[in-house]
Amino acid sequence: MSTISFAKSLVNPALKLVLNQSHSYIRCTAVPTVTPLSIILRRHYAEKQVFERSKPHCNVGTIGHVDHGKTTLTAAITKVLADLNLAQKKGYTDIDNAPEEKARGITINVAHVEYQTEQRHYGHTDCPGHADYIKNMITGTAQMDGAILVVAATDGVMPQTREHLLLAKQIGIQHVVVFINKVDAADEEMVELVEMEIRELMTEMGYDGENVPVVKGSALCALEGKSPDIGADAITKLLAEVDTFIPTPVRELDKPFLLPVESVHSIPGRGTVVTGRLHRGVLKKGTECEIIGHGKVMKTTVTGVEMFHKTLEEAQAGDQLGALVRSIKRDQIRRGMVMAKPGTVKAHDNIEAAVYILSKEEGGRSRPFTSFIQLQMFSMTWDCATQVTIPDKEMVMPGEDATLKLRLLKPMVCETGQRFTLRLADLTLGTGVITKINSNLSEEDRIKLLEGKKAREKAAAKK
Ligand SMILES: Nc1nc2c(ncn2[C@@H]2O[C@H](COP(=O)(O)OP(=O)(O)OP(=O)(O)O)[C@@H](O)[C@H]2O)c(=O)[nH]1
Ligand SMILES: [Mg+2]
Repeated sequence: MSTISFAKSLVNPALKLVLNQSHSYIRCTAVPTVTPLSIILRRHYAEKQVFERSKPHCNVGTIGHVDHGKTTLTAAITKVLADLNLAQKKGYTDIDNAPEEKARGITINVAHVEYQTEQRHYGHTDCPGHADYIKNMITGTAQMDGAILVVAATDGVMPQTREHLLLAKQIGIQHVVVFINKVDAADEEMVELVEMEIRELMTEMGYDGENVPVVKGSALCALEGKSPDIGADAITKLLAEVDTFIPTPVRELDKPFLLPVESVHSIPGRGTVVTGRLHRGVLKKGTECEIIGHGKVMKTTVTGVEMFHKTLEEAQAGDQLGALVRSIKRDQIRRGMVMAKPGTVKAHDNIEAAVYILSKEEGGRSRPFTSFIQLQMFSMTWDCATQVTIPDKEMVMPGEDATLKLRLLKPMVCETGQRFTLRLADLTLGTGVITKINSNLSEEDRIKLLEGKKAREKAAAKK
């Protein structure tokens, strides 16, 4: 094999097996020295190891008050794991100068760091500022299966510690591991007090505060390779807790199937075909299903699954497919309905959500809004007129986040953790995540809601 093709083979893994074993030394054209092949290969595999995907994957992130050491901890984790050849070391500034990302028109500064332990492969999110954390958690730019709450021993619980933890709980992050940082700068008594304070806060927020893992250490010492007992060893302890306490998420494929309906066709001689992208699970011919939404619930059976006009045995999450359904007419199904395993989803019209309202620069509107504004809510393939109330403040300003109560004019399929956008005419007002499902509106409430809508429409027509 020539030097050039060998060099290529290092870049292209498909070629690496073509390596001619008789070449125990390689002469590089760029650097006129002889490098032993074993060294080249060792370097090559050390680099490759980081990107291996054979281990289960889990997404985590650091959360916590400003300056408590989230970025230092992220850098320290990569350093400790890089020493074991399980990560590429990322410096503090590599992480803190994260490029901007756009999600639904919202700009978020977010660093995605990658590393692995012996057990798992991790994607790790760190944001440079409070606003970025809030936006990231609401829009799910990098969804977290679990979080590492960083609290500085020198400060204890601070306002953003509470705020991030509350939001984590609301959006369904069930597992949080605590890292008490900066123990190098606080005395033992202080560290103990802070631990008690955090356990209490966790309980107050609905977590199991008594049993939550709390690791104490110093991210800065770990990063600088000092005092291993509170430095590198504490990071290793933290990672062991993350490995065991945060469960590997259930793969989308293993969940009950759900297909948001995009369109419906009638094929002569075959019947009704529903198309859409399979959101989760697998779908096979013969599967029983429910079609829900726009005020209807229908039961049927899938009699065939097709992709690109070819029949297939089963479609998997992520596939764009067509599903033939038994004994249902085309006009009984509409875009926005959801086809799912019977009993797994329901339509709701009374929900609560954490919402981020876009600033004018992000494409939102320039004015705040108050309770009883009517917006159009978009989620999966449905959209529905929705009345908004703000339970804990007068108004919501552009660029702010808020808890909102949403009353849909028609029950549509909703689940906690489901993301959506709110629009007013052709403007995206905000984006959010469903945090709570309340019992459906009574008939009386629904009539009031519809009457309110009619009255507003009349007033608008008069104007
Ligand atoms: N003494 C001490 N200082 C630390 C430790 N960890 C971080 N710091 C310092 O605390 C300051 C803030 O650390 P960061 O990692 O930037 O904190 P952060 O939580 O990412 O801050 P924001 O992203 O601005 O919210 C820096 O000056 C760090 O050097 C530690 O273990 N001990
Ligand atoms: Mg930071």
